[in-house]
Parts: sequence; structure tokens; C-alpha cells
Amino acid sequence: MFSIGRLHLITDSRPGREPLAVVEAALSVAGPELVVQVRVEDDVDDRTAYELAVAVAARCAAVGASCLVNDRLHLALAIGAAGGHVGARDLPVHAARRVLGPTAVLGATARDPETGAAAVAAGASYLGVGPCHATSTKNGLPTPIGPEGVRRVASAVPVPVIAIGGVTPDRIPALLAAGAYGVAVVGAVSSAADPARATADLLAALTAPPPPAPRDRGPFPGPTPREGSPVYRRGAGAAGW
Ligand SMILES: Cc1ncc(COP(=O)(O)OP(=O)(O)O)c(N)n1
Ligand SMILES: Cc1ncsc1CCOP(=O)(O)O
Ligand SMILES: [Mg+2]
Repeated sequence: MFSIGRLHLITDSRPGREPLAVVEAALSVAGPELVVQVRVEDDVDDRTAYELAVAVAARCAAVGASCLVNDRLHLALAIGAAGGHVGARDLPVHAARRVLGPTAVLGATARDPETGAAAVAAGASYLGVGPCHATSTKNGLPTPIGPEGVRRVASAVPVPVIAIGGVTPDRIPALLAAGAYGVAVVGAVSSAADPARATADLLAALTAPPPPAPRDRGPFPGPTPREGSPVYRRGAGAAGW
């Protein structure tokens, strides 16, 4: 059955960064719970990207973590990654599915329900949804969609939604409450003074019990969550995610 982690670490390969050291630190804390997405800047050549991907994949394999490759699906196949992630300017989802095969993990970017539903119909196993919040990690992104935007997409698709863009531990509860299954981060780990500690903080936020439903808060009952609402969706582990 399809299974995917809730914390996705996307590599930061901008000049001056140390993606492999960051991945090692995160894996030392998260182990098999981590999904590492190898992402390089567009001007990085394939050989350099391949060498980073091989090194990341080896470290993931050592602890049972999953490795995905962003954009460059030939690299995903070449290194035996669990799968890849594509967005609007990459291969279309149906073509990416043909490249990766029927059982690979295939992520697709969506910021609205229509795009998300189309991506799922075309073969996406999960959706990366955002940017949720402002970020300086990637230029040219559209206006952040916030937790409400996540809610709109998550309520329209039957696959895990991974919230991305400006994600920090304190923002995770609202994203989960909106129906996100997990989060993808670059800066929250890669720009942290202590990437291992930052990883632990993100994991703690992802696994913290949700706040009590309104009806449990006191003598004045609030609205009961509807079945199928994000409050229920947090139990999606039962569906095999
Ligand atoms: C989990 C996740 N979600 C979204 C993205 C963004 O993909 P894309 O829109 O193709 O942009 P680039 O990352 O390729 O610049 C992602 N990588 N991962
Ligand atoms: C690649 C990408 N796509 C949407 S936001 C983003 C970057 C997210 O980086 P950060 O976690 O540092 O905001
Ligand atoms: Mg892309």
C-alpha cells in the first residue's frame, strides 16, 4: 500500500549551502520518518545533481528514509529513488507517471483544487500545495495561499497533501487542521543554526496531538466537525498514507 512520510526535507543547493551535511543532520533525528527531496537550482548541471542525489540516496537507504528527486526524473530512475516531484513547468503528470512507472511515488504541485484533482487523475500519489506562506527560498512565486488554500485543495483530493512554502513549526498546527498530511521545508532546516534540532522541532509539531475539537472545550458546545472535514482527515494514516 502507498505510504509516505509527513516531513519532507528539500535540499538547498544554493551557493554556500551544504545540502549533504544538512540531510545527514536531519536523518540523524528523523531516520525513516524523513522524505528527502533532492532539488538543485536550474543552472546546476546533471552530473553535479546526480552526484548529490547518489550521496543523498545512500544516506537515506542507510536509515530507511525515502529519497525523491525534483524535476529531473531521469536522475530519479538512475539512482533508484522512490520517485519524483513535478510542477507546472516540468513534465506533465501523466508523462511523469509513464517515465517513473506505476508504483513509484509521484508528487505534483498544486495551489488550487482543479489543478490538484487533475494531477491526481493523471497519476499523482501526493500533492505539494503552496506556497502556503511567504518565502525567500524561491523567487517568482505567486501570492501565498495560507491554510485556507490548503483546505480548499485537501478537501478536493483523496491523496496526501504536503504543505510547502514558509513552513515553520509554529505554522504546522494550522496547516494540519486545514487538512495537510505533512509539510515540505527548505529553509526551516537548511537555514537553521542547528538543523538536527530544527528537524526535531518540525517532527514534534507534526506529531503533537491536535487541539481539542470545539465541542470538547467547555460547557458551550461548538459546531461538530462534519465527516470528511480536515479534522477527520488527520486520521488518514488508516488509509495507508
Ligand atoms: C513537496 C513539494 N511541493 C512543491 C514543490 C514545487 O515544485 P515546482 O512547482 O515544480 O517548483 P520547483 O521546486 O521545481 O522549483 C516541490 N518541489 N516539492
Ligand atoms: C520550491 C518551493 N515551491 C513552493 S515554495 C518552495 C520553497 C519552500 O522553501 P521554504 O521552506 O524555505 O519556504
Ligand atoms: Mg519543478
